[in-house]
Amino acid sequence: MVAIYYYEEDSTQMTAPHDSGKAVRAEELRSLGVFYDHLTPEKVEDLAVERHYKNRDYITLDSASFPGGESALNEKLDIFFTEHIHEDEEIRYILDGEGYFDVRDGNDRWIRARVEVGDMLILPAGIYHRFTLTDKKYVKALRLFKDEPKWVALNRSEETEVNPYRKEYKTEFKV
Ligand SMILES: CSCCC(=O)/C(O)=C/O
Ligand SMILES: [Fe+2]
Repeated sequence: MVAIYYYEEDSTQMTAPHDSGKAVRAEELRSLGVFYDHLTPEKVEDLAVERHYKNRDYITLDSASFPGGESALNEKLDIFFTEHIHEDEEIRYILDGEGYFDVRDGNDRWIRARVEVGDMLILPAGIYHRFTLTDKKYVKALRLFKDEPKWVALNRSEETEVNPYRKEYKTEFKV
């Protein structure tokens, strides 16, 4: 089951919990446009239809099986953990293992959701976020895409500040 809390910056590695001890309620996440639920795979399918998702892929992040081995996995994790936005909404559903999604709140603080099997997050287009594994270093997830099954991340920069999807997100959620 998910744990949601404010992230605490410290000197531990990125797969550590970084738990500040300040819990965040799912309703607070909703005010940022982020939806969390614990669902069966069947319910995720219903949601995908309701929200007009057309494509999907499955991703496994695991040092034992990742193509190219541990160094390739670490490169991928560096990409996922670099703060970014997407220009489309994304659904992520955890099929096995666990991971951390971090999203920025309206004061630019990180909120961390520790997700495991059956947890689902919907992240709106334009929200700054990132992902990493826990110390177990293993996750299998279903990724749903509204259109093309491609993963394009725009790393936070002066350009993303004026990106139309970012601006729309800021207007809609008043952040
Ligand atoms: C467990 S899903 C992998 C990470 C990802 O797809 C994403 O969008 C991170 O921001
Ligand atoms: Fe992302």
